[in-house]
Amino acid sequence: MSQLEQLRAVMGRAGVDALWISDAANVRYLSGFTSGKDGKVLVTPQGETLYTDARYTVQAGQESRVPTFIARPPATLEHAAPGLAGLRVGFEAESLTVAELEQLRAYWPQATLVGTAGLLSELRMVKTPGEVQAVRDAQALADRVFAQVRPMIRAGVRELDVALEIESLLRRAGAESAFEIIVASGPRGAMPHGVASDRVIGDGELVTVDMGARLNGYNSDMTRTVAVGTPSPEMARVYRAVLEAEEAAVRAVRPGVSGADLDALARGILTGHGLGEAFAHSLGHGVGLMVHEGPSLRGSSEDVLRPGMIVTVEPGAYLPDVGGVRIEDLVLVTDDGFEVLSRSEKETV
Ligand SMILES: CSCC[C@H](N)C(=O)N1CCC[C@H]1C(=O)O
Repeated sequence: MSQLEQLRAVMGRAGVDALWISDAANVRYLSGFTSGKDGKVLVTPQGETLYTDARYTVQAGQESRVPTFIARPPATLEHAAPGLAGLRVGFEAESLTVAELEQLRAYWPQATLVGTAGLLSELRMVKTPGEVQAVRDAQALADRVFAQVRPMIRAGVRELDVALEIESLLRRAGAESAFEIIVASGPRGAMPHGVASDRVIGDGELVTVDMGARLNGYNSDMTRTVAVGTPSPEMARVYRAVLEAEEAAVRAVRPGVSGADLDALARGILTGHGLGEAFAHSLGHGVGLMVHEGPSLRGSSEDVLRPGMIVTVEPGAYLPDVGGVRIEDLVLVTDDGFEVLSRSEKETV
């Protein structure tokens, strides 16, 4: 089934006849148009239309898999109105402003507008073979860049110079950083989102580097914690505990296992090492057009893994004023288990 056919099935279950898609990643997913933030897609019983404006006439002509109508709002809404009379029209409640909703109400008075959530996220969780290849390519680039940068992570170097080098290598390769690069050394390692600062890395410290490439619209995500010199016995113990939890959770990835079970597995191992409280976030998340998307690997998640999903497995332990460790792999769920897409070496501490 094509993505659009699957979406129509999901729309049927949600009780909507048509869907106005405003989320940029969803617009790209359905149409192939890469400037999704300047486009909308309308799916109706008659067909699909990409709406964008004249700045994108050529680009949309080259990229879009669905027929395109070039106009700015409200002409777009006027164009769509006749086909929507009497229909239940879904809109994406999480990506439409109140002002935009009022505009839909004003221009589509004969439609019944219905807020929807997560219809496309559900589909996007399972990647097509083309999407898997795109994430694979992004991760392979991130691995190459990490290997190039690894030798410069040493005492006397500023965190932000490490981040700048990563960013610059990604850009020269035609990609960009998927998110603000995390380089957290020594006590800064206790911050799960410790983006690179002007701190100078010291001898005997652990340094957490969390980086991703965005290539052709698709993201990767990987973390390595590296040792500069010899870390303290306490941090070496924490490192080994996190590595044990990470490897066990990766090995447990397979179709049918739930995100909650994987989170519990890793958390249980860290708790056994007295680090349960120090694991201050969820185990992982899906990765694709967005760095953070479904499925969710957290205690409260109801998501169950299926072949074609790509998830991060990233336990961590954070000790305020002392330091932290996170180790993260990007993992593809296969028909009978898993494949680790991130290949960068892990430290033996
Ligand atoms: C700001 S993007 C962060 C990417 C990172 N790999 C990541 O997803 N996390 C780091 C800490 C936990 C997890 C998160 O939920 O943000």
